[in-house]
Amino acid sequence: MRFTKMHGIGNDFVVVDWRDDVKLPPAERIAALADRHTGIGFDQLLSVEPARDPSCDWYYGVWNADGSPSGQCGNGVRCVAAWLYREGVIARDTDVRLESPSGPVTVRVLAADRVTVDMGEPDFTPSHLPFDAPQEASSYMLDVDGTPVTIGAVSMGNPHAVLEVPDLGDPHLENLGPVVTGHARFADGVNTGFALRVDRKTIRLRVHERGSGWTRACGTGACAAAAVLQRRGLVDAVVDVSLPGGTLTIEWHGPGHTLWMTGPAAFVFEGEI
Ligand SMILES: N[C@@H](CCC[C@H](N)C(=O)O)C(=O)O
Repeated sequence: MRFTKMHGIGNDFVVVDWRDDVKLPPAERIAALADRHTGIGFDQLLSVEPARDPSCDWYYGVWNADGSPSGQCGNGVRCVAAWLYREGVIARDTDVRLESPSGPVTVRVLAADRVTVDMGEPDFTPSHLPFDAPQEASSYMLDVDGTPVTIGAVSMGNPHAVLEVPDLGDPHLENLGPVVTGHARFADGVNTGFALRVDRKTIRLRVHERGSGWTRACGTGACAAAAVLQRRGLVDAVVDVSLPGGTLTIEWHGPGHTLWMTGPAAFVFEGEI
């Protein structure tokens, strides 16, 4: 299998070209390839495939390091766009519709290493995550081993819980991340973001990802944190979200508008396994 190793602010990927033939390995094989000691090592496997939706140019698939599929990957879609640009099949400064497992997104390659993406409108409907809650709200109380924890919940094509915290270095977060990610009220699991609001234009964020654990960055996590805090009126429409691996700019003008994410995409090496 030939592959391209890429990353988006430290969230790392193996990108495979399945435009001619889809060769999906079983989940155990994906997990073996993701192993950082005995495989290639990656947070997500991304495939590039022919689009199923005729309104889109290409489809991309997303699998976590444990082999589980996901509906979306924010850092990944920028890498897929940069990969397609390097292949010469999409142009710069041009809107291109790509099909993710959760539906179409629009990408625009700004430079060989920088991409902006229309990620669609944040979806706060609990059943769409799915999240077990009687009605939509900007905050929910989650019982975590007898302790109430306040979360926001939103889908960016994949499910996110966002917790506002005063200290990203709090050692309790190491345990809280995996516990929220596997909480029974999220039937399919959830990506858990810990957000520290620095000011109206800046959020600092750490994400424990469903299926991949703590990552250096999560693009949809950055979108989710900005959307949840914006909905509570705490940040501006344009906000920089800083993760351990780097910074993304998120722009969302509220309900009825789609959300834009802008950031880098980097090539690391080509390989064959
Ligand atoms: N790292 C990604 C998200 C990947 C999928 C996620 N772990 C899930 O299971 O939904 C991003 O940049 O958005």
